[in-house]
Amino acid sequence: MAALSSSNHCCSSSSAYSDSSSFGFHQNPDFIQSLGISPKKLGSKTVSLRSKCSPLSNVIQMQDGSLASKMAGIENEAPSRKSKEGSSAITAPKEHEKPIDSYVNEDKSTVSITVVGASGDLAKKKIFPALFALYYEDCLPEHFTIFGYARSKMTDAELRNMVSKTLTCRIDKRENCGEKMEQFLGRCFYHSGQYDSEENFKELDKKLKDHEAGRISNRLFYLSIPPNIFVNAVKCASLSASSANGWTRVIVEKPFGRDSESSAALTNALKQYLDEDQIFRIDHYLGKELVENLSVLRFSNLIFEPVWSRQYIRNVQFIFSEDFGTEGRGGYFDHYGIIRDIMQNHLLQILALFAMETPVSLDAEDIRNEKVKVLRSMRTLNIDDVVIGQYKSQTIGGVSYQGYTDDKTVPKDSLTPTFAAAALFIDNARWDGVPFLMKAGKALHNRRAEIRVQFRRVPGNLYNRNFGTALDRATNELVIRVQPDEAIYLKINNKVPGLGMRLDRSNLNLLYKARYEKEIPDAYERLLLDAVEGERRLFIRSDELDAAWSLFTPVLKELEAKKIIPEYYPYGSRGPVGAHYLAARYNVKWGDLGVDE
Ligand SMILES: NC(=O)C1=CN([C@@H]2O[C@H](COP(=O)(O)OP(=O)(O)OC[C@H]3O[C@@H](n4cnc5c(N)ncnc54)[C@H](OP(=O)(O)O)[C@@H]3O)[C@@H](O)[C@H]2O)C=CC1
Ligand SMILES: O=C1O[C@H](COP(=O)(O)O)[C@@H](O)[C@H](O)[C@H]1O
Repeated sequence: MAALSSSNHCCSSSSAYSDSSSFGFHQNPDFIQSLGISPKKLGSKTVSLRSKCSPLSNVIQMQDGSLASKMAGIENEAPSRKSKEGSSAITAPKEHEKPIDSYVNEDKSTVSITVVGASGDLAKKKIFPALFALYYEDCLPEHFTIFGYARSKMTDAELRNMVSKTLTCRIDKRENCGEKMEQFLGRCFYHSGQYDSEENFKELDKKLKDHEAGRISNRLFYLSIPPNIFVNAVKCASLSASSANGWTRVIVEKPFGRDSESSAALTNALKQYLDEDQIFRIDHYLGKELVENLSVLRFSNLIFEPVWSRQYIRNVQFIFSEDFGTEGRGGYFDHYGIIRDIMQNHLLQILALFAMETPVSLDAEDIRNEKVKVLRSMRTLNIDDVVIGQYKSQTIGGVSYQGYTDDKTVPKDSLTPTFAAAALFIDNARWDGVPFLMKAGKALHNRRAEIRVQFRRVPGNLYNRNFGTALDRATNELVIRVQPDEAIYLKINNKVPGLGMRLDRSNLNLLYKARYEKEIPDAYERLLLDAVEGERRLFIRSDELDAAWSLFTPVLKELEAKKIIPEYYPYGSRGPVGAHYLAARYNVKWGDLGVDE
């Protein structure tokens, strides 16, 4: 099998950034040295692992060569990092206690990634394809091994066969695709075991050691299993298969509990075996390109930040819709519902990034500190500010679509919401009185995730008569479409060309597929790479999680205690009308209703 040299691919990055439409991450040692950073640190840390693939190289440079941002991440990664919370059962040195070179020297170290729950849906659909994409882009370290771990009996060849069915190559460069797939699959192995068996994890440890071949071992475990077995798996991985001389990190999939208490209990249980800085709580929406771009949009364009407040913004909307139901995941979903599945995590995380104050730096802790602050400034959600719905069966064009409770894994009398709309408020100086509306639903008329920023009207607008009373038509709206067809567009008023004075609303439109040729990476690619590199910026810290649950827990409990009946909406519709009444109460219209949407 041809060994990859990440130093060849990742680090000689100048040609990789020849595309004039993209930003580059400056990795020229002379340039870096001129900033007073030790080249040794960069030689081992930045250049080896913080590769061209990494979103936050230590120095971010604009295409024109100017320094666009201050240093990010070096202090955070240095051995002298602050001590971490909690105790650890892991006997290996803690990450922050080890010399930096010990785990970043490409020749001497290796990364083993174990996908726990490898036989499952997420592993097949997202994790293995993302790992392959990273390999395909030469973003994984030179020495790496991937292990699948689950109870199902499988040979290495059977795992490879299963995985191979979901691998795809980048649309924009398909060269050597088959060859690369073969090489990648050759690095994938399987071990069958129970999630609560230290013995089975010891066997895994032995196999990992064989592959590590005496190199410094860095180990990443991805818990792609149902949440009720998270703690058992962490315990066994930690006690029997953690690295003896490198780092050990664990990616934990959502759900992180179902309310404040269960979330705190999960965190406490995990912290018996892991330090907080070993826990990478994943929210894959944070890995989406346009969510990642939110901070760039806000903080590196003069025109946005000055209007980013109650003075100019009337309301902000976070909209998530899917045009399919809970197909196949009804059992999981019924225990959680849409508020926990989408709002409390994905939409709230986006909201936090949208509304936070400017962080001190791009360091993970600085960003997460600001997110926690804004989350803690939010008002606990009130039941009067929530509308819930559930989809029912519908026949469209002769095809009949099952209602939520027609799913065999869902109780017939389930009141679990598959749709919710909510109005949230941030009680701080910047956002006082601005409604932050959220809407999330399954089995709706389209699949979309977007942020809509509706601006106030122009005071004393000279052209009011051209709009009549349709004030909504006259105000600006900034739309950040996270998916599909990623785009950022600003609705402006414009004179229709001609001798008369007719105005219309047009879009200043940055449609990604028209502007950028490169295929947009899947969110899991970015997050997996960050976890390998120890970049925590896009992962949820425990205090963020606590703050997020505090906002939603009371209302979730009240909805369940009072057995509030959801408003039923037909599969494929736009959802319950209650959502419109909720918005209207705050003098808001959902932005996704217009004909041009
Ligand atoms: N699928 C998705 O789209 C998403 C999933 N997630 C989260 O990711 C994690 C994995 O999801 P997904 O792959 O869908 O999960 P699965 O239900 O497919 O479970 C993954 C694997 O875990 C094992 N498993 C399943 N149920 C049990 C059980 N009751 N006891 C012990 N082992 C069990 C099975 O492997 P075996 O029997 O071989 O041991 C299964 O293949 C979950 O936490 C989920 O909430 C998050 C976002 C999206
Ligand atoms: O976390 C989840 O996300 C998916 C939607 O993710 P997307 O990246 O495809 O938009 C959702 O279907 C699922 O219910 C939820 O658990």
